[in-house]
Amino acid sequence: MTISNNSTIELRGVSKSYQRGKSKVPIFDELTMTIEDGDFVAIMGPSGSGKSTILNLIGGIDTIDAGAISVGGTVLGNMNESALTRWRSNHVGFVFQFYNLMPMLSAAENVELPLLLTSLSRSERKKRVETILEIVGLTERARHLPSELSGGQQQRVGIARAVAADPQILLCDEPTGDLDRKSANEILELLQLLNTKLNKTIIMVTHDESSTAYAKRTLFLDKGRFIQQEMNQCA
Ligand SMILES: Nc1ncnc2c1ncn2[C@@H]1O[C@H](COP(=O)(O)OP(=O)(O)OP(=O)(O)O)[C@@H](O)[C@H]1O
Repeated sequence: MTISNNSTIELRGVSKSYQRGKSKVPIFDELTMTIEDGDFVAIMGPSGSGKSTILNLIGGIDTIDAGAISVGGTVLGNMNESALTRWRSNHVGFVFQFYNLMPMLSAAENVELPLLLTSLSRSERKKRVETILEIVGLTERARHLPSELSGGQQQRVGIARAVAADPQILLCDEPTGDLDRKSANEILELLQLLNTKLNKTIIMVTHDESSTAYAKRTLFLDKGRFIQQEMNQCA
């Protein structure tokens, strides 16, 4: 494993296919790309083009058939399952379309969850949760259950949970896909804030073209390749 201070994401000649019945369905064939620290990349493409798969590969929850993926020089394929789990909890936060919050836990308890895997003491965890809930504007809702929050508020909890352990990389799969325009824009502004103020690297899959204005660049994926790239004027 190479020790490195940055978290540049590199895909080199990545191939991936899934078995469907007796046939192999190729998703990516020798895909190569680099995402630097502090980038905010939107990924668009038709349904089934592999957008979620890219996030899963970079987050180390799915494996490649050929090539290599490295983050800050660490080659994901060289780690065993437990090393990968540890690496993931330190380096990557996931944000989901339907929030994936624990329904029986309060907003604060949901945000604290990933911190239980760290060496932080109970009081350090409490402090961290308070700070992050303040950043996402939910201090007043800390004790509320997800069912007592709006969709936009639930997604704020999801984002707070994703950044709780201070990972460099945020992988967001349709983070505004279940929200109305106003709530969606507020969530996109929050992601932009995390990118510009805290320098988080953000990779966001979206079907919504107007969301891409918040990213620094947009990659269009089709038939296993990035067919186009646009540099965005940030919103
Ligand atoms: N675990 C799996 N086993 C078999 N096939 C899979 C698996 N995961 C994804 N696929 C297939 O791989 C292709 C890419 O899936 P992926 O979810 O990455 O697409 P997507 O671009 O995110 O689609 P959508 O926009 O509909 O969410 C699809 O054809 C999908 O059916």
